[in-house]
Amino acid sequence: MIDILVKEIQKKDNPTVVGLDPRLNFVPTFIKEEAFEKFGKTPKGASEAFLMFNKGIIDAVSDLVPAVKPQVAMYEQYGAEGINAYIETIKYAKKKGLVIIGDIKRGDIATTAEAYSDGHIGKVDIEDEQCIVYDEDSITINPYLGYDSVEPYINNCKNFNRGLFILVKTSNPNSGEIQDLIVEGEALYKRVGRLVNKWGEELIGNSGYSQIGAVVGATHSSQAEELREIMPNNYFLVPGYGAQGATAKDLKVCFNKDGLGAIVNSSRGIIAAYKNAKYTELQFAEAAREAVIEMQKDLKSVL
Ligand SMILES: O=c1ccn([C@@H]2O[C@H](COP(=O)(O)O)[C@@H](O)[C@H]2O)c(=O)[nH]1
Repeated sequence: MIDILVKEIQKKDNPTVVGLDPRLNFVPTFIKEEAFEKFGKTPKGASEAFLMFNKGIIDAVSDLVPAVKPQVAMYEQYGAEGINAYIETIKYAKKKGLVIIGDIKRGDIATTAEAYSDGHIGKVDIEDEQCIVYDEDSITINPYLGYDSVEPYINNCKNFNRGLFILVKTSNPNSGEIQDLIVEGEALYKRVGRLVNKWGEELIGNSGYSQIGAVVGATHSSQAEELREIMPNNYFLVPGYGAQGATAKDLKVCFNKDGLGAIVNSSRGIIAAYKNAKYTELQFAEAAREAVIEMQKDLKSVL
């Protein structure tokens, strides 16, 4: 997975990942009307609207970006219909050649982790048959339960060429309450960063990067800089650009000297770009494309 991601980043000369975090208030009225006409104002109607919206965004950006990051919570809230829209979004984006980072942030004891892992990045057993269900190329997970809870995901990364982005230093304002605590003389996020680096050692690809990456928020620049030192061969998934206030200058430290090592997410800043007064709702996809081009220029200006 990581070698494919690096190749796509280089081919498109763009370390941007588009976050597919649809909400009904981001979906243009003409799309909602069509979906609600067919299925009513129901979870199925909302999910249909998300899928139509996502397809429009994907069509507009797939030649520009290497990857998309659907956020499962936005879909999951609508139950089975929402999950179906999540799966259909993944299928559609894959057909368009995009790498999928499923933002699912799972974390549980090993037996349960195995079920999450098989469902999302492996295969599930149905008696003597095996079946691929969600089919993300990589997912986000929470390491808080320790290595035995992470191992089932690492096994599937090895067996099925998939990847992980493990939460190390998150972008939210209160992340320091826990992640910055000093443990045996060192901040917890650094300790976790060292562990993630160790876990990823046996999965380093031809690109020199590991299948096991880290989530490192753009909003905490000095911590990100320390993590870059500790974790030279782990790819960073960097949220916090745009809507959360971080700039390209803030996140420059997430990249290695080779100009690689980080992929930067923007969700609202791209998919809701049409809310800017210069666009109409009918231009939602065009606005997303222009936002990606702007972001690419901005990121390249610091690399
Ligand atoms: O530390 C983290 C980890 C994950 N996220 C997720 O990224 C996107 C950010 O959306 P924006 O609209 O660009 O703010 C969202 O899916 C979060 O759940 C994060 O923000 N920070």
